Amino acid sequence: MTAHPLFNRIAEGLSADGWFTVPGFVSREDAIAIRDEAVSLREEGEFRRAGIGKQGEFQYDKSIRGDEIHWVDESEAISPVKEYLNRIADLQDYLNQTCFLGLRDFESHFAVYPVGTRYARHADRFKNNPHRIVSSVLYLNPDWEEADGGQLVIYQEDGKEVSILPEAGKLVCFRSELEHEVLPCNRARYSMTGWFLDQPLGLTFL
Ligand SMILES: O=C(O)CCC(=O)C(=O)O
Ligand SMILES: [Fe+2]
Repeated sequence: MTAHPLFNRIAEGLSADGWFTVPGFVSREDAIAIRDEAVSLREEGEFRRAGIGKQGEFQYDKSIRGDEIHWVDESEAISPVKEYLNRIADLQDYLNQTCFLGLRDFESHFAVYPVGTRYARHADRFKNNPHRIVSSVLYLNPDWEEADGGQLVIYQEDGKEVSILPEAGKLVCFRSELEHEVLPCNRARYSMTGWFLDQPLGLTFL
């Protein structure tokens, strides 16, 4: 494994606070290239509205969740996406070695939050989908400022709240059972959201 120089702060953050960020996990240029790819895919009609709830309870409610998504197919991905996924695979090995998380696979989608949309407070790990262990988000927004909104707020178990700006190239990872929300966006907000799973992808229906 080629260790990213910032990997050493990661295990500590995840075990102490339940989350960590790595600013510059991908370069600004690569973040912009990935965003442009997401924009093209959306223009080609490849995005769909994201829903909430699972199976019988599945529904769309823009006041709760307003993003549009496209699941990543690595075999068709542009090279900055492939490089990102390779680096994520290294991170998975590292987390398994340091935190014994038993991570086996990774799934991810592009997301865009159009102006005015948000994702209300929720957790990513469900009773009927317990296989999401660590959530990850790579942000793709150059020159994002506080006034643009769209902060990710994570609610730590000790009651502390942290607010993270979705700036280009920054990676944030958090334990999937932690509650979090995306504040309303005043600018279109692009990201790649993913989950480290404790089962190979094809088995998550079990
Ligand atoms: O984009 C983010 O900051 C978080 C997205 C999120 O919570 C989700 O897709 O489940
Ligand atoms: Fe989430």
